[in-house]
Amino acid sequence: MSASFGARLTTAVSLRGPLCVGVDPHPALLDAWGLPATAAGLERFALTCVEALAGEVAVLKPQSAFFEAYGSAGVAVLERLIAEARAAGALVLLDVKRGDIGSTMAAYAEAYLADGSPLAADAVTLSPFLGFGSLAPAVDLAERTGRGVFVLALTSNPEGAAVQRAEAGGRSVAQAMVDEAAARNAGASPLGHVGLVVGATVGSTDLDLSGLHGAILAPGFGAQGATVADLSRVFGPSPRHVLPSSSREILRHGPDVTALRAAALRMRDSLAVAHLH
Ligand SMILES: O=C(O)c1cc(=O)[nH]c(=O)n1[C@@H]1O[C@H](COP(=O)(O)O)[C@@H](O)[C@H]1O
Repeated sequence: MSASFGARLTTAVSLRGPLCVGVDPHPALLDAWGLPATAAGLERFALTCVEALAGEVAVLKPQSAFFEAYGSAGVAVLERLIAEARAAGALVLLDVKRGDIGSTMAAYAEAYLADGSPLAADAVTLSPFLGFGSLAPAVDLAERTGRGVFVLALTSNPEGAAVQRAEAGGRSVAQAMVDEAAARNAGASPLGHVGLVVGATVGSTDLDLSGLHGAILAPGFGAQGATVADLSRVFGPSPRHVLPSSSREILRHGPDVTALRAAALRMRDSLAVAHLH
């Protein structure tokens, strides 16, 4: 890939609007869609999501665990989902929340971010609990291959705050992640390849995001209770480079392709009042 992830994301959002739809095939959703909890049911679910959404929304975010639960057959479905969603024009953010050290982190990076890997996506989620620097193999490889990473900073779950808002060296752990990401993005145009995850449910972030120069994935819309109004509460009146993400709130409108697509487009349109840019 020749263009950087920052450039590709900026283009996708300007053409398709700021929305990421999570593809989370919960067993309960498969059941609600009249599908069996098997690899065949998973495949139908995934391909329905591609048909309904991949030609419309900027980013699709499959959650790897729901595919891994079916073993190698489930991982094969994930590979197909990634390929077909990308072919339909969506960027694919693979939600794996990986974080490890040294050569092991390098192996994860190869799996998700190397050209030619069967599971290579446009970006992945990473967990920095072993230290932001331990993520370097993925951050470096993503930069070389025109891909991106989204590093957890302030997550949408209530348990996150105790660790992420803790102070270390005069700033919160989350602010340290922001600062590390900002350093990696310095000088990139139009946007660096290191994004962050800040949940739309977190209330006041107490973060200085002004120097980040990267995208912010904001999960928590819908099923976890965040609303469009929360965007300005969390990110200020005119949030920059924020990509709201929602899974169950949209997926519950399937399996009808038209209804599923319409739900995503409604959410995308409702986000217009948040003045994302
Ligand atoms: O990295 C993520 O995607 C993520 C980070 C976070 O802070 N909170 C969070 O909910 N997520 C993911 O976003 C999705 C949320 O799904 P819904 O609650 O159904 O919209 C799940 O796949 C979560 O794993």
